[in-house]
Amino acid sequence: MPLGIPSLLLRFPHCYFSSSAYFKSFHFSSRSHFLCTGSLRPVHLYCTKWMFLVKGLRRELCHQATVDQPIEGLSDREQGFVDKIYSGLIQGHRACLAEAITLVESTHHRKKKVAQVLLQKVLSYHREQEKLNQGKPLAFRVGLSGPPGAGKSTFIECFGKMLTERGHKVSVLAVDPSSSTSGGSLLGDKTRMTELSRDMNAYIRPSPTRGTLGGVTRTTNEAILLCEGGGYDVVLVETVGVGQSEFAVADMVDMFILLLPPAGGDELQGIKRGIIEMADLVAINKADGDLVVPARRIQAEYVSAMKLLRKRSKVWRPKVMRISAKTGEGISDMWDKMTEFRDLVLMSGELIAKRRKQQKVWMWNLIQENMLEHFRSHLAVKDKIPLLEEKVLSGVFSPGLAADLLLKAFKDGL
Ligand SMILES: Nc1nc2c(ncn2[C@@H]2O[C@H](COP(=O)(O)OP(=O)(O)OP(=O)(O)O)[C@@H](O)[C@H]2O)c(=O)[nH]1
Repeated sequence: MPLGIPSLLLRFPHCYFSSSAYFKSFHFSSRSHFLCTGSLRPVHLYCTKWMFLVKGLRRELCHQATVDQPIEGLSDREQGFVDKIYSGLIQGHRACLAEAITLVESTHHRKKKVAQVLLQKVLSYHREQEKLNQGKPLAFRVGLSGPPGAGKSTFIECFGKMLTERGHKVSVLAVDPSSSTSGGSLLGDKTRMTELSRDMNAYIRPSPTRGTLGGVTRTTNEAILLCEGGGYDVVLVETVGVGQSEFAVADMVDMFILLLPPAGGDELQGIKRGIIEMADLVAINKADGDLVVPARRIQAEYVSAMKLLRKRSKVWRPKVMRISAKTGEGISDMWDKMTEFRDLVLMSGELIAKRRKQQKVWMWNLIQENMLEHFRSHLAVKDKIPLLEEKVLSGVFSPGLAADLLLKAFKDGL
């Protein structure tokens, strides 16, 4: 049984009833429609057809939960565990935060339920704290992306230390879905950010080394909430900017930063144009020694290129800065720019609006991912998929016809 669907569908019944209209706007407006599968498959082709899948699933799951009680009861042992982790977490114990993140990363059916109970508790704690904070967010969520070798770990080490010295609590979550195919976590390498990882006011967590981008995205979103519950006021989400993960990260954070080396065209081929469009700030790193001149040139190139981009905010124009993570030059100025950004978008209301939109995107991403998983593994279609894929590949069936046949088989099998 896919996790999250019972509680999500039953807690948000209006989403089911209004989802037809929503899907229309969703698949045209959101780039995230392809994130969960980690491929560019045009999910919107299927979106309207998901309606009856939702309906079937909803019927199937109705007996398990109610709107008032969205999550099934836990055993006393499980409840005791949740209470213990929760109180340790909000008191700022790193071990409890680590345990809580491990719990939300679990793919075990029962643990996923326990994780949802914990998250609900953390969410209500959040709401209370935000109320006390006059409605302002508790933490600044920052996405950091850049190609391999741009200097991300050197930057985070330097930047993180500067922040902890100024009294901030910093957590770093590394999203690395590429490791799900390579088997090892590139970003989770223990040798990275050694000094910061010893700092008691910092917490560094690599993404799980297995799973789809959708899965990693879900757990990262939940890990952000947990870090905030643990009192971390700056949450950095790091990703390698050569895949789809940076798009997913941009949908989780308040500010998205692109870190680039002072290199031109060919060396940055892996960087997609789309990711530059998402950046609120571009930092050209390694602006030291012999690299100052190329860094200036690249900065000028990006300044002109970014003038041509569509304006995404009424109060902020993306900035391009030069920094050196090695010498620390420009890092403090960069933080000043970041806080300027945060204050402006907060005062204008853009930040809250963005977060609300992200919550919705997140929910639909979860539904999409779970539905696809449910669909693919359903007995009525499982065996037919390879056959129909083959027919599409050989040109015997059109993709539309094959999709219709599979969806019909699924519907009949519900
Ligand atoms: N000159 C100079 N070198 C730097 C700077 N920042 C990082 N480097 C060097 O660039 C290389 C790559 O730095 P990393 O911090 O490992 O880069 P990364 O982006 O984390 O790389 P991946 O771990 O491969 O994703 C290292 O040799 C660093 O010493 C800088 O500001 N100036």
